[in-house]
Amino acid sequence: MQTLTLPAPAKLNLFLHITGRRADGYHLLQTLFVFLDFGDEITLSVRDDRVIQRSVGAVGVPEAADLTVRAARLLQQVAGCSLGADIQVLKRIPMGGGLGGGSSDAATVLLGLNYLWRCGLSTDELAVLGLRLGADVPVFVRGHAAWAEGVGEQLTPVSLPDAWYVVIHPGVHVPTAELFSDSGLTRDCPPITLATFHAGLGRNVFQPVVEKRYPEVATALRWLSRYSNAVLTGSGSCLFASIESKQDGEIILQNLPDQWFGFVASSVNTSPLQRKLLTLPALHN
Ligand SMILES: C[C@](O)(CO)[C@H](O)COP(=O)(O)OP(=O)(O)OC[C@H]1O[C@@H](n2ccc(N)nc2=O)[C@H](O)[C@@H]1O
Ligand SMILES: Nc1ncnc2c1ncn2[C@@H]1O[C@H](COP(=O)(O)OP(=O)(O)OP(=O)(O)O)[C@@H](O)[C@H]1O
Repeated sequence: MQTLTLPAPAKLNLFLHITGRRADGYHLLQTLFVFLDFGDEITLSVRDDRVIQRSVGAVGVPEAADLTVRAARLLQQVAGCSLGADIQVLKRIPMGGGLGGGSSDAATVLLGLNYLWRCGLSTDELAVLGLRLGADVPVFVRGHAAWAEGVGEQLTPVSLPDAWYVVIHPGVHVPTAELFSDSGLTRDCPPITLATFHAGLGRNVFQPVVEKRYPEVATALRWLSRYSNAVLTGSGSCLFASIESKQDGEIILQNLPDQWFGFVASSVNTSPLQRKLLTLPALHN
């Protein structure tokens, strides 16, 4: 099989605390990642001339900076692969929204090309490679809902009940690096456990900072809070709220102001990418 279309799901951070900082400036986090059954779609076609090119991609992201292209080049180099790839990215996940779109796209390319190119790298090796592309990439490589520590790479798989969420993008692009450098950010959260999270402890420390910097996010938070408890994912700008049913979410979206984008999705413990990979036949050299 020389062409493969694979999902690249979005993630939510159900809470996000910063517990400290590493010597290199990166922040130590505690967070809970779940995947959504909503995401981008990536089509990979093998080339026999070593060339890696993106024929369709995210608007405004230059080809060389695209995390899909960077992931493919990194794998090609590390695995010493003489094949190339044509990459098509169908974007659905809003960019700069805290839904991890770029990271998920990168993980899908790493796993997809590891399969198509028959590189034979293990999941552990791919997660290490992924971390070189971004702190959020390893969870998408491993593909299981997880309690995360470190910079997000120390992952303990968890199984949570599937839940419906309404997700709102308030039309604002929040640059992650800028938020991590905000002096108002709480960086000394006492460590918590999954049990204390379930007992109601846990918030997103970026939320007050993002609300202050981006009034549109604050307005959207107030709007969504009318229906259910609204929370920021990642470093924003997207907000989510847990709802009882898909239909409840669709009713909320009927009232969504025109300038915002929203969707309803279910959380899943196993990423749609993992589920798809498990159905593929083994390829032999
Ligand atoms: C906010 C989260 O989305 C939560 O899942 C992630 O921590 C961010 O992960 P990401 O987008 O993959 O972030 P990266 O591309 O690795 O880092 C972007 C920038 O954010 C800052 N950064 C990121 C992660 C982290 N634990 N500490 C940081 O200080 C660094 O300045 C870095 O240069
Ligand atoms: N394939 C890609 N898809 C989206 N963004 C990409 C991609 N490749 C590179 N980028 C760059 O990454 C930036 C962040 O995009 P992304 O959608 O991953 O943000 P995010 O969801 O806030 O990420 P996170 O939750 O990991 O902080 C974009 O503004 C864009 O410049």
